[in-house]
Amino acid sequence: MVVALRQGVILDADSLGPADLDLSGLLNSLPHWHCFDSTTPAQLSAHIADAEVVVTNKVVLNADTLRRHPQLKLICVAATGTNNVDLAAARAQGITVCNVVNYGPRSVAQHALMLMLNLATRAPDYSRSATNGRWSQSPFFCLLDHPIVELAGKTLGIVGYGVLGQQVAQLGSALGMNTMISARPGSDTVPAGRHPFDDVLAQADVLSLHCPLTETNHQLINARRLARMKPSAFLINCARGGLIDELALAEALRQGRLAGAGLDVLSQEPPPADHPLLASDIPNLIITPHTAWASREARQNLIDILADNVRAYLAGQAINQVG
Ligand SMILES: NC(=O)c1ccc[n+]([C@@H]2O[C@H](COP(=O)([O-])OP(=O)(O)OC[C@H]3O[C@@H](n4cnc5c(N)ncnc54)[C@H](O)[C@@H]3O)[C@@H](O)[C@H]2O)c1
Ligand SMILES: O=C(O)[C@H](O)CO
Repeated sequence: MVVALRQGVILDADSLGPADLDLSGLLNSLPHWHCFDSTTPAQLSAHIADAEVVVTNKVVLNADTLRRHPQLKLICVAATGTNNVDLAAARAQGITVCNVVNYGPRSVAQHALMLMLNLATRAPDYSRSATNGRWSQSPFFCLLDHPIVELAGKTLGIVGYGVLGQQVAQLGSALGMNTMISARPGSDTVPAGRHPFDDVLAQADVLSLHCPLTETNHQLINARRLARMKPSAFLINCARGGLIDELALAEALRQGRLAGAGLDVLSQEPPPADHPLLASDIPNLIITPHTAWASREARQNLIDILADNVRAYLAGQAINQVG
């Protein structure tokens, strides 16, 4: 059944980097769009007051907000991760929620690989030494201040073997890494081709997280699990910051109980200046500001799939539904 909707809002358009994108497909999908650069919690009610369709990248839509806006019909999350929307509340209210899957696997996987390579080669430290005068003072031709390891032959543990986990595993294999795919943590059964989560923790030289953040896996990587990892291992997180107990990770890195971490995501974004992982005394920690998804190619794909999501819903055949 065709659905006639007129009013849509985009709540945080600036977070999509719209300047270099073609938004016409999305903007033509409904008669009226109101495009807000950003939306604070205080502005949210006013911004969605007349909307039937809401596009949100990271603006939080909780149960209380949804309850106060019974006119909402469709929420399009402009991302794969949907942890900013109360899916159960949306379902109870009959609001359809769609996300965007498979828009940037190359972008995210190259980012995860970049983090691994930077940790293995200590490129950030050596680059700093090249420009801060330390190399010029070296008594010989190179510097050997930091240990360099080869990824080839090492074990790459993957937690979350969906679109991104598979793409990262493929790049790891191209480097000669042996892939170990984790079964769901806490699961009693281990599907063929998977390994118990605890075994992956203990055997991985690089552990890369690619599962969604849900209530059950909040702080999946906690102090106890960090202690099970090899002290020589690297932890990569391009999924969601809430998967890691960040205080425990900071301490494990400081105490040399983990060799390094590469994080694209933190539990609070943007992080406060005193976030525990932004301290300057943590060794071999690389943090990027949630940019893994953000190649131009991936962002354009994302906009095009968002438009498909709106059009499919209006045609009465919703796609990419979650929850
Ligand atoms: N940093 C970034 O820029 C960026 C970009 C895209 C996606 N992400 C994050 O990456 C996540 C994964 O994206 P995707 O495209 O691969 O999604 P996906 O849905 O294709 O894959 C997720 C996989 O995780 C599995 N899974 C679910 N819960 C699990 C658990 N508790 N333990 C282990 N596996 C579990 C699912 O079965 C699925 O196979 C997203 O949810 C999002 O949070 C981050
Ligand atoms: O979930 C996603 O798609 C990324 O985190 C970018 O928002």
